[in-house]
Amino acid sequence: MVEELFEQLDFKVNQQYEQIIDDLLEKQYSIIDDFFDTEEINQLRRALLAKYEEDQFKKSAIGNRINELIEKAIRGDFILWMNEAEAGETENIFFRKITNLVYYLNRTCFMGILHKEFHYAVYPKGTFYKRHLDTFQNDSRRKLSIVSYLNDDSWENANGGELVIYKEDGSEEIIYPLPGRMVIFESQVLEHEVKEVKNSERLSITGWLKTR
Ligand SMILES: O=C(O)CCC(=O)C(=O)O
Ligand SMILES: [Fe+2]
Repeated sequence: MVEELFEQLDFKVNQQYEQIIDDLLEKQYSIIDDFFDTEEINQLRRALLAKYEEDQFKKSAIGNRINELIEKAIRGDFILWMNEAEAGETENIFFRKITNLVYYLNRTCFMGILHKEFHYAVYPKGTFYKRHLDTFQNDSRRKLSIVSYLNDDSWENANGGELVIYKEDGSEEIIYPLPGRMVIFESQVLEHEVKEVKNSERLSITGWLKTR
């Protein structure tokens, strides 16, 4: 019935997006395992690594002026903000998918997403990000957090770097950073943590969909 109505409105139901919406409503997060295919992940990973090797990444910082030692005890990743306006072909693979998702969320759920911001992230061996809420940082306009993992197929669970989502019922969801996997969750609600990377480098794109 709904599908027929959407067809009249020239709107295609997307099962993957519908799954995301159902999950968000039910548990405030969603894990999509094949959001990006292998070739897309390989391209995005190469783009990340090229910039990382050119030393474009900066040590992440929390808020503004907390001293460096404290910061290091909280998070150890290196990040590079992406500029959608200047995105090349590879980064556009990423932004096109996200833009489609935003369009769908706004159109079907009236989410009111107006802005997005994303950065590459590298967690070298030994680094982590302690339990936190993404909106505690500086931005109450953050509505949905999105993380996409760019590790290659040789990534093993023993490498660590799990994303742990602390659910409202007190239990935990442990998510391995597998290539192609995308995790989306309510920024203002769900505390989460990146466990220490035990081996290798953990690669990702993290960002936020924001209201005005
Ligand atoms: O990389 C992840 O799995 C989560 C990263 C994160 O929580 C953040 O950057 O705020
Ligand atoms: Fe976070």
